[in-house]
Amino acid sequence: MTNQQNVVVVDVKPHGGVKPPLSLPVAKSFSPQDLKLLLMKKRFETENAWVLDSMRASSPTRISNPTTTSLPETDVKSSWIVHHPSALNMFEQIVTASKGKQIAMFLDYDGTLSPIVEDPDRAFMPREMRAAVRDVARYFPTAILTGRCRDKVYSFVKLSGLYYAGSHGMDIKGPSKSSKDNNNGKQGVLFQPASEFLPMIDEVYKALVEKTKSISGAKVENNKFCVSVHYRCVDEKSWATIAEQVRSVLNHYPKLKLTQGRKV
Ligand SMILES: O=P(O)(O)OC[C@H]1O[C@H](O[C@H]2O[C@H](CO)[C@@H](O)[C@H](O)[C@H]2O)[C@H](O)[C@@H](O)[C@@H]1O
Repeated sequence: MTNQQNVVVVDVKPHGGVKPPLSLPVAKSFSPQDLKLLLMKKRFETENAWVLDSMRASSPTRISNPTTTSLPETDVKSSWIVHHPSALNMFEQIVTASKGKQIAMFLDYDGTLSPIVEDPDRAFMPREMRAAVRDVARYFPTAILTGRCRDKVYSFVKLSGLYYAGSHGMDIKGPSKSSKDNNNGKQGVLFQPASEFLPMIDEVYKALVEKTKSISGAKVENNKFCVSVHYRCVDEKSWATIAEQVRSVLNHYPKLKLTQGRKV
């Protein structure tokens, strides 16, 4: 007697019908180990289906390869705009609604103040945009909110009179009282509630670099209180693999949360 229990799996059609046998009846026997692997694979495919869908949809304002999508880029853009109307088209209403109120400006960085580019280290802010932000900050308290490391976004924006909220708000600093364009954005940290996690996040960063190094085009960015794994330059065929690699690292860190952005 053996403790190996064989399981018979019949090949089933997607909508529930059993495939008619073509030559021999389709039947396979699996050891418990095989079955466990099969179930893990199935679970991975199910869990990753939504991840892959959202990975595909994660860059609404840009399509790197229009031939792989059924909608022309202009249609995708206009359908996105229907759900995200420009504030400029409602300027009068905004002005009316803000009468007697304190206005504050909250600005995203990537894709808002800078164009989306393939290399995150080269997402430079155009000079005209910097001048516009400087003007706005003269009139209203102005904050830049970003998933980036605060120092990194400061090195792009280079305006000292602003609030900077880096690492998705885990690292916030306001302008110092004697705010001039020479304080490097480094004084007076106001809010860093997750400092105790820094060693853990550094460990995760290293593990992700190691894990994804075989995937061409993958890039891991250390954003101090969070880590970004970029797949903008990764072949779509490898997206499931990179998603699984990230998940496998994060499984060891239940206190950390996995979220998605634009091709990150
Ligand atoms: O601040 P968010 O708008 O939430 O974006 C967070 C990510 O921004 C950066 O990545 C994005 O811009 C890159 C440069 O254009 C682009 O290559 C990437 O595909 C975009 O997701 C930043 O590099 C990431 O670390 C942030 O997570």
